[in-house]
Amino acid sequence: MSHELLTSAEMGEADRLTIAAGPIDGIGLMRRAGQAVATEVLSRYPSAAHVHVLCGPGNNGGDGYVVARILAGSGVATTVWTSGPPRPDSDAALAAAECPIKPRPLSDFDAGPCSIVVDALYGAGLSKPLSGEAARAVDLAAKLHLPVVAVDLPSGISGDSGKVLGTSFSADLTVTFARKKPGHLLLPGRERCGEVVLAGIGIGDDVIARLQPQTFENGPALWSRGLPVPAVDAHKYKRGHVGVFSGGPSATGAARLSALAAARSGAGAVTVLSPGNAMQVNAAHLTSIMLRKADDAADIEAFVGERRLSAFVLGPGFGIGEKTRAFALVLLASGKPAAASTGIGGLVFDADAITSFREAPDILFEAARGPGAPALVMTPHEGEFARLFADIADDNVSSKLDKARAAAARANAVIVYKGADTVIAAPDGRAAINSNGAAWLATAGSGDVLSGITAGLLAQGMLAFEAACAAVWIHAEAGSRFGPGLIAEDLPLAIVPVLRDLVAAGGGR
Ligand SMILES: NC(=O)C1=CN([C@@H]2O[C@H](COP(=O)(O)OP(=O)(O)OC[C@H]3O[C@@H](n4cnc5c(N)ncnc54)[C@H](O)[C@@H]3O)[C@@H](O)[C@H]2O)[C@@H](O)CC1
Ligand SMILES: [K+]
Repeated sequence: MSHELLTSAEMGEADRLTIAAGPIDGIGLMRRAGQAVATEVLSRYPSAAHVHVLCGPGNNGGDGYVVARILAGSGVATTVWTSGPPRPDSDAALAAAECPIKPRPLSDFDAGPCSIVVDALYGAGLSKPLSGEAARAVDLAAKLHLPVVAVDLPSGISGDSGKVLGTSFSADLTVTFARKKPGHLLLPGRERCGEVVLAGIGIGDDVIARLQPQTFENGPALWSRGLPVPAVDAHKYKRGHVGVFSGGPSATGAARLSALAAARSGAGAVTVLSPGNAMQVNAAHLTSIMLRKADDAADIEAFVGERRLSAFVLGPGFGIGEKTRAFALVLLASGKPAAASTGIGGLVFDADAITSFREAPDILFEAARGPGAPALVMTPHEGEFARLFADIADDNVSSKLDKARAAAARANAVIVYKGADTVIAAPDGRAAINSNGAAWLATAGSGDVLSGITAGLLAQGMLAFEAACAAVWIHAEAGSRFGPGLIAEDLPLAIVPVLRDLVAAGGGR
């Protein structure tokens, strides 16, 4: 398992526990870290004329001295530029003492053609914006188009938030240790890291497990065991039933996209719940998807009462206002405990269902905490997120990860905070960052499909956090594989090969 992400505090603790348990000591970890970086530099840049290793005053710089020593020992022309000597008696001071190259001041840093930079200025200990000679080095490396290999993180990127503090290197390659950090996946950090290589330095899985990390890189390792695969005795209602609410006669497409996606993701039956005046429009476009009138709360209650329903999608194309709020509250009040086989396994509120509560979000949050309320997944993009969680959105210090977590706790819902670095957060504190998306997914109706996949998985009994994570990854994977020309209509079918591969790889067992 290496899908956990570690904060800088957790990484420091992992180092500490490893050193305390022995036999590896601090300089031992540092030598392994530096060796891993040097190996990447040698194999990827065999014809570099000169390697410039920039070393900061902390342990990140210590890794740099190890890199410089190994490169010089391999016959590579190497210069060390330092922003200040390591603290006496530190591991970095030991590494510097082992390095045969006399460091030059970073303020004099310059480089000729065919050079590369190893950035070992600051890593997990970055505590303030880059300035002065470090900022000048960043500018010069960019101006000279020098390839940059970052040690742990590009200097200037916060490992916890992915934010740029002042300025930062834009690396071609980042070599990090033991586990990735949130800043490798959150934007803009992800873009500045280039390719991220994870190197083992002797920190055991048992040490990581003791830390009980709550943040993960989203991927099949996180949820594939819960992926629904039909049992031998499956019939359509055992495979879950999804109800998708349609908008009025001129806004029905979003619900149908969601419904198709729910069906493709394996729900045994899907019903579009349509206003009476949009029945004809919907009927003209549906085949395997069923259709039923739902004009008011009584219609919903009747439907819930007579069907083995499992999940609902409310929001796409539905319209903003009182009716939306009423439907949302009826759904939240009508659930039985998620574990009951005839109850509602989960609700997905997107788009207009989110925006409808902008004036009174607490009513929604309270309902989501009601006894027996079904599990709720909400899928806001940035604008919708700010409507429901204005104060959280306005906080300029918190990361997207912090914000999604805070919102999930407040709303008692799984929050899928969408974007190029979608964060999925659960009320219990778990969170995952998604990174397999592609810009092709930024197309009208794409979010409706995501809601449908999520509901399809919920209806088949997947737990809310896992279902949301799986839906986000499957949706992104389908879009990335499809590539140019993608429109939302393509997505429900495009998830099929992704699901096939997941099942073939043993998902669901
Ligand atoms: N034993 C360990 O703890 C290991 C640590 N490792 C390396 O150690 C790094 C973390 O080391 P540290 O905690 O020493 O932190 P860093 O080396 O990232 O930086 C800490 C030092 O830089 C100063 N500083 C931070 N931001 C600055 C800025 N913008 N301008 C000027 N000075 C600034 C701090 O005051 C402090 O002196 C990791 O990123 C990793 O590369 C690896 O060697 C593996 C083992
Ligand atoms: K660095």
